[in-house]
Amino acid sequence: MATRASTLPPGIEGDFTETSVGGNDSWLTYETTRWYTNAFIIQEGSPNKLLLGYKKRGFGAHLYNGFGGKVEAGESPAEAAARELKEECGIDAPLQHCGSLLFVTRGGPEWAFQIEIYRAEEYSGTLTETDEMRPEWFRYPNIADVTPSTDLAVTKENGESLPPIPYDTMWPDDVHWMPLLLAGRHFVGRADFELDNEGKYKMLRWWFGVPA
Ligand SMILES: Nc1ncnc2c1[nH]c(=O)n2[C@H]1C[C@H](O)[C@@H](COP(=O)(O)OP(=O)(O)OP(=O)(O)O)O1
Repeated sequence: MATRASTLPPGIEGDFTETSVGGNDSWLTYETTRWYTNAFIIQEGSPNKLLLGYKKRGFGAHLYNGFGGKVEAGESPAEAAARELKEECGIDAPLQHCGSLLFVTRGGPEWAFQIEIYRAEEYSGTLTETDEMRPEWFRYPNIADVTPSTDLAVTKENGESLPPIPYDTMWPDDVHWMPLLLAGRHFVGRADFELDNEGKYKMLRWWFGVPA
């Protein structure tokens, strides 16, 4: 059950209700913000299907994620999202904006990652593996069963022919907002990270919410 937030994290402004919060560290400071995008294709049916890409190189390599990257000079985030989707897996889609996330890393870049999240239910073109991403479909439970606290990896599955969402090989924040994305909600959030001894990103503090 969502509860009304008493304090929003720095960098999040508006009237929001928290859905997931954790960590005891102080929020990290950052000097500037750089804009990124992340796009997901979500198809309700039997089974319900989510398209992710396995990142083959660069930042976030060996993790499954949506398709996206940096917003280039002169581009809007929506234009960047469409470009990155085409570049990374060869398709076009009527993307709708559905979320805004802020990520800061201790000892990492001095800028915060402002990531605009997009979704679409249809696409055109042929899904194509590229040098950067390998597209793969995953199944998820019925929308009616998805709440902000649903553990999608262990919920009783429908559609046995596709694997479940691979949270073990995704960014650790994803499990907190993916149920909102799949349920068609708008959402915002912030997560602060540090790199652990194994080179994995560990969340120090996080807050995710939906419009009040
Ligand atoms: N914590 C977290 N959770 C979920 N998604 C992300 C993060 N951090 C992230 O950076 N991301 C997303 C945001 C972007 O979609 C990508 C990162 O973009 P990147 O691949 O570095 O950008 P490109 O422009 O494609 O890079 P190059 O092609 O220039 O190498 O991950």
